Amino acid sequence: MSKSALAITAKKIAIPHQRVSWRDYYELTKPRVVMLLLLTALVGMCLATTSWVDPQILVAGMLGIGLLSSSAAVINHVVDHKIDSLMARTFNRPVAKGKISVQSALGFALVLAIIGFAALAVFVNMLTAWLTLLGLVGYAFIYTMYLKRATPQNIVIGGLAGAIPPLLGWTAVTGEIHAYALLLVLIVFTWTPPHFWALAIHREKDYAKAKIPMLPNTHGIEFTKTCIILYTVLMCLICVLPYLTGMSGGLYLAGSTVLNGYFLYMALKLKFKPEPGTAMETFRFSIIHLMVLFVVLLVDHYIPY
Ligand code: HEM
Ligand SMILES: CC(C)=CCC/C(C)=C/CC/C(C)=C/COP(=O)(O)OP(=O)(O)O
Repeated sequence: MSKSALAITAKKIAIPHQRVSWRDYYELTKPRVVMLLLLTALVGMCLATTSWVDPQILVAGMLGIGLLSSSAAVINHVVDHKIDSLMARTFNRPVAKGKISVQSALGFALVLAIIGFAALAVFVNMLTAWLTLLGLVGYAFIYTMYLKRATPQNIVIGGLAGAIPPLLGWTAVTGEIHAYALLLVLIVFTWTPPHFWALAIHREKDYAKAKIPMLPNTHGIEFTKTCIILYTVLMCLICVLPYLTGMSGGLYLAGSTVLNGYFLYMALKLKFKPEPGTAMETFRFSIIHLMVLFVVLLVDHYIPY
């Protein structure tokens, strides 16, 4: 047997003996994604009321939304473990690597989902509990199991699940669906395609290898860049609506204009004057953009300009 074949065999045999730590389970929950989802939910909660959010709703709501989102992320790791093992970005994930078994991960997801749903049902309200569960089903099952493998519009449709947390925050506080909450959902919904497609351009070869029909692979990189510009313009227009409808004030308008201006600049640069790192830069900025945008919404709410 050649040296390299021996090394590969040794690596495979070694996998079941790898030590599993709580960090591996933590990684399965996509913690940084869930943190940003929770920020958008928090903003939904705060904007739903002119007074302070009831501490019980705040704690149980954040816990329930966080745990159900984490559970969805764990299920995504299980469903995708074969394709994850084929891609450079994801091959090291705990289930893909065989460090955590499918059964253990599913057990973990079930525990998170039960506690999360119970927290919302008992301490918040049933509307929020069901809507959050719908988010889990949308992401873990409809997007991951079906859309992701079926159509290059996967992340546009599936993006609804990731966009729902501001509505969940809102319904947690008021018990009802309000047009303002849907406006916040719409912002995240139109932000998602530029966020993801920028990364998909950078990782085009990964997705081709795993035979996942992401837009850059099915329709080409130039077309994807044009779509990024179109969705960024749409997001910029939608971002004016909170000001025009009176939900948010001048501070928000100023902050969102700066953030959106830079996002649009990045999208145009990616299309017309790209450098080797521009796609990843756009992806990284998208995360800062959404985070700061929602912080600005919050600041504007408490310090009306
Ligand atoms: C269908 C919708 C979405 C898709 C397909 C998507 C896709 C991705 C991918 C592939 C990554 C890279 C993860 C990695 O580096 O391993 C990522 C990172 C990230 N996404 Fe998204 N995303 C979506 C929606 C969202 C939403 C709604 C949020 C939050 C509101 C979000 C927040 C983040 C954050 C914070 C990261 C960085 C994670 C890290 O550094 O560990 N994403 N996204
Ligand atoms: C209750 C609720 C609101 C649930 C769902 C929210 C949730 C966890 C959304 C995350 C969106 C996301 C990171 C998609 C990437 O999946 P991917 O499989 O395309 O990316 P990957 O290759 O990095 O796994």
